Amino acid sequence: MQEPHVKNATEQEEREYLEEIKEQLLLSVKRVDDAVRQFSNELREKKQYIHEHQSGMDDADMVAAGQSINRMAFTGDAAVARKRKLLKLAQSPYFGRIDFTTPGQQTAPVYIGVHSYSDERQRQNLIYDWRAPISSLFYDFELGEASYPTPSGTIQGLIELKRQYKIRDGRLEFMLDSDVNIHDDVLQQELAKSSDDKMKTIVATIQRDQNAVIRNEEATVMVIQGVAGSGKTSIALHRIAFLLYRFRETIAAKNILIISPNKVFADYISNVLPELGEEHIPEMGMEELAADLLDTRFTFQTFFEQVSALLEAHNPAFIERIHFKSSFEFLSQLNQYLLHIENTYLNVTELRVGRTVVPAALIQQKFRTYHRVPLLKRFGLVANDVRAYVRDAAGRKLTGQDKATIGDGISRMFKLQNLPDLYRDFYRWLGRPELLKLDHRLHLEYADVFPLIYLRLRLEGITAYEQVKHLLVDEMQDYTPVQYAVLSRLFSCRKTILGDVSQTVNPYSASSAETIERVFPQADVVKLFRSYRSTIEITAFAQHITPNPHIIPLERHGPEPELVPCAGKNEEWETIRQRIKAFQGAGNHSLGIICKTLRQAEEAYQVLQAPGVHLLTDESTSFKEGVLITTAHLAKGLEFDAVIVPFASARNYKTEVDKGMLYIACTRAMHQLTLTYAGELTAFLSA
Ligand SMILES: Nc1ncnc2c1ncn2[C@@H]1O[C@H](COP(=O)(O)OP(=O)(O)OP(=O)(O)O)[C@@H](O)[C@H]1O
Repeated sequence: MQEPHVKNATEQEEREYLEEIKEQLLLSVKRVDDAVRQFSNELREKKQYIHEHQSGMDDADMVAAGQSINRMAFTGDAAVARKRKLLKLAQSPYFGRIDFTTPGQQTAPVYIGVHSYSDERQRQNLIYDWRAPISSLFYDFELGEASYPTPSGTIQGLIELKRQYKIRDGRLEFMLDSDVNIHDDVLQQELAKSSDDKMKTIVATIQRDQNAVIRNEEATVMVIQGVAGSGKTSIALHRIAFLLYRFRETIAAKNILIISPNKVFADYISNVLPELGEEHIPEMGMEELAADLLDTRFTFQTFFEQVSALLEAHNPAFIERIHFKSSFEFLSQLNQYLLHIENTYLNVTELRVGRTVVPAALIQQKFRTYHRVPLLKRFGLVANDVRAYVRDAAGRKLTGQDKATIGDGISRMFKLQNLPDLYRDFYRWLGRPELLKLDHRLHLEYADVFPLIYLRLRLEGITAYEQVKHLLVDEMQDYTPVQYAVLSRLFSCRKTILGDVSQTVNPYSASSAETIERVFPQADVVKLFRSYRSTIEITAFAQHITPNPHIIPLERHGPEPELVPCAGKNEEWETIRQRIKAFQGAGNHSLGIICKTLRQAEEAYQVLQAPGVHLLTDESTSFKEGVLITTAHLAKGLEFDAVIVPFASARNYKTEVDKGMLYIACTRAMHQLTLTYAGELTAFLSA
């Protein structure tokens, strides 16, 4: 029997096929162009028609005409989006292929790309979207038996060929057939590359464990605890792209919300979803959320300011306040306090309005009717009912004075009405009034912001963000149980929460996956130990600071991290200056000079100022290529080809907070890491 012919078996055939596909893609682009031209002509004619016939049109005609214009514009937008996708595909149509045979069916190659593409006339799928059910074969299996889930059941079969391609600017740079663990060669190449000014997509090299997270459809809350550089942020964004594809009937980009640590990070990741063909996703920081939810009378310290204060001075009382308010027990106590006030702060008495007496039992019964309404909202409702009662009993309309008497009288039955007073009272009830620093100006410490919001949510009820159907929270270790309790009440939707306890910027308020699980007991927790960002040498070096025996660095080598002792600060500056020059001469894209505090970063910027050297502060909004001077806190989540950590001395890095910063700074480096210090080296590295 003759061997069945494998389509596009040889490299030559693949090259020819690529040319064919590119031609078809360009033809499709032309068709879209023609269609767009036609749309715009029709649109112009329609507008012209309306303009000329305006006087003879009634309201209904106008509405109909407006709607048809909107429809056309919408179709026009869709055409533009389609063109963008086609042009992108023409640059790199696919990155993978599998030949999959199911019993009784002929093998057909499945080409996998960033977007799908089909032959419009033959209605045949030529390229499959990486998120299509069949594409999961590419990530989950090698040659041999394989299966993939579809909405209508699992499909079993045999993978006979698995191939990877690197196609850039429409040219096939290489192709690789796989037998065993295929991804590694291509993955190695990807990781060895120089950094970008924006986070990149990883569709061509998603690993099996990562794929499982990306394609998980069931989890209502997914917690990803992964070591530095394990691809948490990348996976979370690809997961969003997957969910947008899988549930496109019910979820759109506007239904997703990303809670991000700062604007620079938001800018850094902003490319990924558009690169994957999805729209920009709404994003907001915790502080923005807080400002939205807090009463406008309050102002508050930011998280960055809190951490800066911890870095600048050792203040045990401040630390105790933060630590206390970050515990799970604190949340339980807030909950107990809420029960306590509900049970003991309401003292219902009879109420006199003119000659009418409203019996206490009646008021009590009204309060009971509204027991599901948030506590502070009940008074208004009970007052309204009492007004109706008095009106009926007295047989007359109520005066403004009567109404006010009733409103005040009902309010007074509850011991405290006002949120700041209740929050103060909570600490008195605890027997720890010293744990609250809040004066009449109502400027809150950061640690009080979310407890207060939590109280407000529970006592007043807030409905907001109801459009959000999936919430993504990055840097989960930086948020406390109370913050999670707020998020949980505010966002009843599905969630993806990710972070790394080793990268905490404030050890007194950090949450581990286990803490978060207590708030979300239904969560699926995934732990990732493979680290992709840094060379083995850099990962091993960072292990001295915060050891994690489970970390698995990817087999990629580079120069040993360098510890450069200097005679004094001037020599440190000189060393760094030379490194900047060397960096600017080489072909790398980004060099991070990562300091402990903002003050140090500002000083470094003053001293090292040169073209292409930028300072990144908590006010910055965008990530820039070149030489970036910043703090570890702000560099979190970012990565650089090379990193320099100045002032790695025992004097500068000595506390637990400092240690966290040093770990974050070192783990930002992809290929090269240098630390300079004068005097004694920090104990975190000398041990
Ligand atoms: N499967 C993959 N293929 C190619 N590159 C990958 C893959 N997974 C991760 N990476 C790369 O590893 C680097 C780290 O990824 P990412 O920033 O998502 O990790 P992280 O876990 O969020 O890191 P950190 O917590 O340290 O900020 C990025 O450059 C990313 O592109």
